[in-house]
Amino acid sequence: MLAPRPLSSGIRGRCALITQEIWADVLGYVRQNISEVEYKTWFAPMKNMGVQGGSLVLGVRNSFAQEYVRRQYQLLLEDALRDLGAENPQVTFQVLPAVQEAMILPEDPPPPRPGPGRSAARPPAAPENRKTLNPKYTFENFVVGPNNNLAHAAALAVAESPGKAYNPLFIYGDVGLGKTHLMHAVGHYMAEQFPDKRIEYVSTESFTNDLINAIREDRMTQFRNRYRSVDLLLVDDIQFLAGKERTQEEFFHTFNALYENHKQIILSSDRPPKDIQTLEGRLRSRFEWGLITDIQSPEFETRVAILKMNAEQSHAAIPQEVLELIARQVTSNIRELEGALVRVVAYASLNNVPLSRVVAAKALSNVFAPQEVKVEMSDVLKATAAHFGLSADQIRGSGRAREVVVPRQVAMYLVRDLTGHSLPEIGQFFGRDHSTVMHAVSKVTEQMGKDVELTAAVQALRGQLKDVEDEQKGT
Ligand SMILES: Nc1ncnc2c1ncn2[C@@H]1O[C@H](COP(=O)(O)OP(=O)(O)OP(=O)(O)O)[C@@H](O)[C@H]1O
Repeated sequence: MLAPRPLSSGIRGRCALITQEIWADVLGYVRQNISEVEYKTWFAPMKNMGVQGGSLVLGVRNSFAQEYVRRQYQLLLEDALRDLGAENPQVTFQVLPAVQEAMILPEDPPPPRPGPGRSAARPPAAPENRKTLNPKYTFENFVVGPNNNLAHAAALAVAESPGKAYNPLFIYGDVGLGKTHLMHAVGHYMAEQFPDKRIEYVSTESFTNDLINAIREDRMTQFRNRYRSVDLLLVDDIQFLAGKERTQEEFFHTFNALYENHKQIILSSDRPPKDIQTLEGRLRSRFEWGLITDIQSPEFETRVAILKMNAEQSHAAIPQEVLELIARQVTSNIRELEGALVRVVAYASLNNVPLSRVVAAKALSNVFAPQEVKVEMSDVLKATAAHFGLSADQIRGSGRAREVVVPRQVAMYLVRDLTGHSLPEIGQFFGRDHSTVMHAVSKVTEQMGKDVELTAAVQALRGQLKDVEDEQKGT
């Protein structure tokens, strides 16, 4: 440990890197105070960006991570700096630009201080033992909310102490709520921590098919070796064991073999063990030996956070109001929520229109019950600006060139036509008085049908903005 010193000692200028030694000490302090899973998930990918304006700036991958580490670890990091002699430590978190992120390799973590269950070995980048796992389903990509925090905590505990914390871990919940994601997250974590451990992920359906084939082809020894020699067995949709006597029998022995050898088992299901009909009593009771935890439907804020993380991962800049609209539309299944986001982004880019609430509602209206979306003045402004290749500020600004005046008049005309706002309200929005709006409306009305370009623009914009409302009214 270095001798305590002020955080900013030796630092000149507005921004300076704190030395790697100090950063290593900060990480060392943090690591003593949190679990290995938390450390690997949140601190290994963090980037020391130096001190700016007296605050240590740390780079994180996305805004979800930013919010999470701020809430969970800011005080701990400030303590770490205080421990190193900083008098008034401050820490801020910054989302790293995508390109920079790609170039950042996780900082080599400092060697952990001796302690139970700590592994000093640095895992290889892509261990072989996780090839059946979906690379996206990691703890880092899992948004924690009130609906899933218990399941998440249990999964973290199991990842930290496989075979010891809760065995089996039984996760249940409705379709598309993240059961598979959490199971894989444990698998990834374990694969990184212990590259030599064997991890097997299998759906109950594949397990059954494997068994049928093994029986038919006289390969039962091979089948048993496969499933009974693993360190972590993840079995999805265990409710499908119901009514399959031979599979239940075989699974019973697999379970016992693993359990007796302290190997970790994680099961997922759409219902708790007691509700799985025609499941043998001895299996049901075994499923209840460890911990049973459920995942509920996410509430609004969690849905928005999931969408935000998805948007950032695909490097799409999506306005908050659009994310909120989607989150209001899809309320239970997260797979559908993600599908809705993809649909909205594709729709906007295929039609070459800027993403707005109105566009999003339109993109989703064929698939989901249409949502009531009132066209707002800002929707008209954005759409009109995009149509004419101008910025919203130019339209609202004081420019008097025809290229700006005509679009401004079109925007005022459409606001008057499509929203319920009064002339003075529209005037205020555009920074003009009501008589200017009145003039714009009569000017555009007069030109309609005469000026071909202007008529086409008004019709295209009205179509873009109005269709959703019409569809909602069933016209
Ligand atoms: N909390 C979460 N944070 C981020 N993404 C999530 C979260 N929960 C679910 N997802 C995403 O939602 C999708 C569906 O999740 P998953 O396949 O794990 O659901 P499931 O409960 O196993 O569904 P099924 O019952 O159909 O097997 C995945 O793309 C997953 O990454």
